[in-house]
Amino acid sequence: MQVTSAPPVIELTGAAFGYGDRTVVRDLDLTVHRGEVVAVLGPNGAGKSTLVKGLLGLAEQHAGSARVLGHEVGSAEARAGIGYVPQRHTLASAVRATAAEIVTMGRTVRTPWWAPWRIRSAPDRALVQESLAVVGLGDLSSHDVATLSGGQQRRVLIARALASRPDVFLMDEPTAGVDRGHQQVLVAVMRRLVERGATLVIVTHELDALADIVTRAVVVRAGGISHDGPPDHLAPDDDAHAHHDDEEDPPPSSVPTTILTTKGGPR
Ligand SMILES: Nc1ncnc2c1ncn2[C@@H]1O[C@H](COP(=O)(O)OP(=O)(O)OP(=O)(O)O)[C@@H](O)[C@H]1O
Repeated sequence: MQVTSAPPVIELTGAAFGYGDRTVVRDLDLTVHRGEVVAVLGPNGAGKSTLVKGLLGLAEQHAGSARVLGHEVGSAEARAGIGYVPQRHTLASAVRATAAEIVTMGRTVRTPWWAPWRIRSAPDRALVQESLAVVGLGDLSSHDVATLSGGQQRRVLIARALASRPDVFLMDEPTAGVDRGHQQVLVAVMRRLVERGATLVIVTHELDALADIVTRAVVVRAGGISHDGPPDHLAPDDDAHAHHDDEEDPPPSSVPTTILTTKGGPR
């Protein structure tokens, strides 16, 4: 009997990603194995989302080798194994659809082109409903997403990723704008996913909210990985609260006091 070991879930060797002729992140060496929960931290503009988009094939690969689940990034095989939660929720203005219809889109990647009716099958509909219930939106499945709050829309996108039952979740700030109670629900959901063999890569500025499940912290700074290790070994500068890339997007050194005055002033 031939024994084959599964390839790493993510394998980057000297990889670089960017847009057009601009390389945003470079020299990326990163191997992630099944069951890991990787927090991707770092200041605004450092390239965290670009790293994730590179894994999806949405940012261009400028150098090196990049594989997901043993397949070239951007290939149909790699894409089919990924559940993606994008950073910005543009559901309200761009799409007229119910929450259930958005989550149903998560099933399309799992549906063969020759069997489109399966998306409407009873098991698939049940899975969509279950995914919404898991994130606390079971009662809102028939609501127009445009009428949902920002945090609820974020959870619709998480439900969409859940419905595709992927091997690896790439989540770009999944807890942003989500209230503390529902953050705890999401963390419990993530823990169950990992117990079932999923791998999570989570871009976040809120490591505290995810501290119970994160096993590894990767810090992206100034276009490269500056730290990769256990989350409790982070240098003070590398923690989730270092919000600004010092080189590209420095924080203001002072805020005019007129803005901080709450009463009076011109209207
Ligand atoms: N589609 C795009 N085309 C060109 N440049 C882009 C594009 N998306 C992002 N960038 C640039 O890439 C750089 C890194 O952006 P990215 O969104 O990856 O940072 P980030 O670390 O995720 O930041 P944040 O914490 O603010 O979400 C920024 O300078 C940004 O302007």
